[in-house]
Formats: sequence, C-alpha cells, structure tokens
Amino acid sequence: MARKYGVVNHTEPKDINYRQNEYSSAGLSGPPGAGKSTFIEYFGKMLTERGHKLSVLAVDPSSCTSGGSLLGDKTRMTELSRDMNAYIRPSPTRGTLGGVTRTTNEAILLCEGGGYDIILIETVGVGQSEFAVADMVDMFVLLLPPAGGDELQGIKRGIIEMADLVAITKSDGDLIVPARRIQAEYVSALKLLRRRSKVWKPKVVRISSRSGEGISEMWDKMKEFRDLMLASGELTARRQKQQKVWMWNLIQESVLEHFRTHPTVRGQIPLLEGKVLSGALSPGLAADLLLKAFKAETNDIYPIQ
Ligand SMILES: Nc1nc2c(ncn2[C@@H]2O[C@H](COP(=O)(O)OP(=O)(O)OP(=O)(O)O)[C@@H](O)[C@H]2O)c(=O)[nH]1
Repeated sequence: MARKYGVVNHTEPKDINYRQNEYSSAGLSGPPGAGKSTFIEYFGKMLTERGHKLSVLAVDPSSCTSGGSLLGDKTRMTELSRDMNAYIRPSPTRGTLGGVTRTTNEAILLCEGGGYDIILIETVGVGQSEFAVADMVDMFVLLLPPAGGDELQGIKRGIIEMADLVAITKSDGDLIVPARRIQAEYVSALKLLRRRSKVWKPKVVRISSRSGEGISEMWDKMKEFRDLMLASGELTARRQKQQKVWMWNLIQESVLEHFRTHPTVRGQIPLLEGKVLSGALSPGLAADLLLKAFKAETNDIYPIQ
C-alpha cells in the first residue's frame, strides 16, 4: 500500500478506510514514575505473544528544551526491544514540540503502512505533549500511580477529561489498598466530567505490571472501546476531526514561524514588546503595527486582492 507524504491527494478515500479497520493507536500518558515503561514492556510482550505487531513511539517534551531525556530510552523495555514483532522508536531529541509531534504523527502513518497493527505513543504528563498526543490517537489512556493527591497535582484536570481509560498502576502487594482508593476516587471524578463520546464511558481499571493483574482485562476494555467506537462511526469522525486539527496546527505553526522570522518583523519585535511591557503601547496596537509591517513587505509575494 503506497502512501504519499507531502502530497495533498484528494482522491484516495481508501486511505481512510484502510486506517479504520486494521489499525489502532493509543496514547499512554502519566506522570514520571507512574510505571509506563514497565507497563509497556509487559503489555507489549502480551500483545506480540498474541500475534500482534506493536510499535512504541515516544514523545518526550524534555528533550525539546533541555536536550536531556525524561524517557531514558536505552535502559527501558529491554525485552520488548529485542522482540522481532515490536518496534520501539526512541524519542526524537531535537526540535520544537510542534516539530516532534509532527514527526510522531507521520510515524504513526508509517507504522500503519509497515504493518504494525497496534501503535502506542508514550508521553510524560508534564506539558503540552499529552494534549498533542491525545489529538492524534484513537484512544487516550492515562496511567496513574497509587499516590496521594499531592503527587498527582501535576496532572492537569484537562488531561483527565481527555482520557478514555484510566489505569491505576502498581496494584500489587501493599499498594493494592491505595490503588483501590485511587480507583474509587477517579470513578467518582470521571462521573462529573463532560463525556467525549456517546457510546463510551471512560473506565478506571487497576493493573500491576509485576503480577500481571488486570492487564489482559485492560486490553479487553481497549478492544471493547474500539469496537463500539468503530460501529457507531465515532472513531471515523474522531480521526477525521484529528486530521483537520493537525492541518491547522501545522499551518498555524508554520505561519507564525514565517511571521516571527521575517526580517522586517523580527527587527521591530524587541522595540514593540518593550513598549507593550512599559505600557506605552497597547498589545492590540503593537500587534496591528507588526501585522501591517508584515503585510506591506509580503504584499508583492501574496498580493491582497
Ligand atoms: N510494585 C510495582 N512497582 C512497579 C510496577 N510498575 C512499575 N513499578 C516501579 O515503578 C518505578 C517506575 O516505573 P517506570 O516503568 O520506570 O515508570 P515510568 O512511568 O516509565 O517512569 P519515567 O520513565 O520516569 O516516566 C520502577 O521502580 C518500577 O519498578 C508495578 O506494577 N508494581
């Protein structure tokens, strides 16, 4: 199945059907230490043993800013990385969040084309990346450790609203009791949130990647989600909406970059920002001046009709 990238092709509706039935992607997010990589190792092996081909893509916002990596790729998922039916792409180490997420979005398509039927996109819940990932996958899964409220403060309420499934991790040994408590808390919390789907109510499961408890059941829930969403047409609608969101995200980013780096605009930014900061100029007027300068300069290239 040949796919063309960078080429707008309006006459390939098959593309969308192709995605609908054979492939599923899930975003996995959670705070550092929630147990994501241990889970992916266990879950991934379970899936490949069941005959699936799995791809794991990481989106690591820290690598964009610091050059370091929260997701220390080399030491993680050691067994899965040796599995012939699993492909683990380390997190890209360069670029803006927009750039990194763009390559991730395209990597999803490439993995589908390469015959990987399950694609997991892992992200650390510390920034905007999980919102970006939620906008490119079929299902969004939040992994939360059985920790107290303080430790979960960093999890934004907005991201809980995006979750189709919440998995409370490390539900083994002494942690079973707190895991049950957190599960009950999230069951109540999710009831108060606006539902994203007419056919699916977000579920809260408890899992342990040590004992394996709950993981097969979690996969059953993920399949149930997919079947319901497919049958109702919501999955197709979600994917279509995502494509549109991504088109606009990319346009926005590229236009803004073009604007910021345009020689005339770039030269005036510090002065006008300074005036806005000191109160000498209103933000609206400063924006108008910059846009006017940009338009005047680009009018030859993009004539205003
Ligand atoms: N008891 C128990 N501990 C677990 C389980 N899963 C992970 N852990 C432990 O929790 C710690 C963090 O696990 P990771 O899988 O590295 O967590 P992560 O979310 O990938 O962490 P980052 O790489 O920092 O984002 C490790 O010490 C694991 O051994 C589990 O199911 N039960």
